[in-house]
Amino acid sequence: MLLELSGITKRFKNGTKYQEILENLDLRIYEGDSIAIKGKSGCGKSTLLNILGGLLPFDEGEMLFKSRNISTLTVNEQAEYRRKNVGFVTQNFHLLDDRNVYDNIALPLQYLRLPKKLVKSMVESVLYDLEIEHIMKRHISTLSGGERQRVAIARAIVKKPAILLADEPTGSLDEETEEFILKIFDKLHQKGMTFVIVTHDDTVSSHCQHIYELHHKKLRLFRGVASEINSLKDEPLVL
Ligand SMILES: Nc1ncnc2c1ncn2[C@@H]1O[C@H](COP(=O)(O)OP(=O)(O)OP(=O)(O)O)[C@@H](O)[C@H]1O
Repeated sequence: MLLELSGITKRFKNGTKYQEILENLDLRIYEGDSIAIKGKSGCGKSTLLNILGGLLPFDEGEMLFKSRNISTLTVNEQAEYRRKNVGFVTQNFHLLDDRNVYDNIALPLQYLRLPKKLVKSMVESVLYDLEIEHIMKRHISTLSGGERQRVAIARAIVKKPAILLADEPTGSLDEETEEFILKIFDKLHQKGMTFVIVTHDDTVSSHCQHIYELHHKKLRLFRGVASEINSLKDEPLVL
C-alpha cells in the first residue's frame, strides 16, 4: 500500500471556536490507483488533499506512506517527503510568473539537487509529453489558462512523484483543453502513476477508478472497490 490514512480528524480554529472538518476519516491508496474526490463546496476536499501532501498537520489519526508514519516526522523530514514523493497541481497553479516555462518545470528537480544534464533531459521529456516544447522560453505571465495548466502539470510530474495530487485541475478550462488534460491523466495512469483528483466535474471523475464523496466529514465510496475503504461502516454505499 502506498498511503494509508486511519482515523484522521482535522479541526480549524475560527475565532474562539474549533470547526471540525474531517472526523475519523480512513482512506487507503494503492500504487497505481486513480482516485477522484467529490463533495460540496467547503466540505474539506482541499484540506484532505493538503493533508495527503504533507502540507497540513491533523489533530488525530495516523498517515502512513509506504508504512512510514508521516505524522511523527520533523518539519524538515516532512518537507523531504513532499519534495521526493508528492506532485501537486493547485487550483491557481502557483507558477512563478516572472520566469519562463522551462525554469518553472526545472525547479522541483533543482530542489532535489539533480545534475544539470539530467534536469535538462527530464524537463525536455515532460515538455514533449505535454506538447509544450514550443512555449518553453515564454514567461508564465504571457500564457493562456490552458497553457498554464499544462505547465503546472508538467512541473508536478517532472520528478516522477509517487503520488500526484490535483485540486480542480480542469476548473476553468474550456472543453477542448479539458479533454487534452484528461488524456494526459489517462496516459499517466497507464504508466502506473498514482493520483488523487479533487473535482466537481463528472467527466473528470469518470476517468478515475475510484470515486469518493466527502460527506459529513468522512469519505464514502461512489464507485470502486468497497473493501478499500473502512469509513463505509456508517455510510450507505452508492453504486
Ligand atoms: N486555514 C484555515 N483556517 C480556518 N478555516 C479553514 C482553513 N482552511 C480551510 N478552512 C475552512 O475549512 C472548510 C473546508 O475548506 P476546504 O478548502 O478544504 O473545502 P473544499 O471542499 O476544498 O471547498 P471548495 O470546493 O469550495 O474548494 C471551509 O469551511 C473553510 O472555510
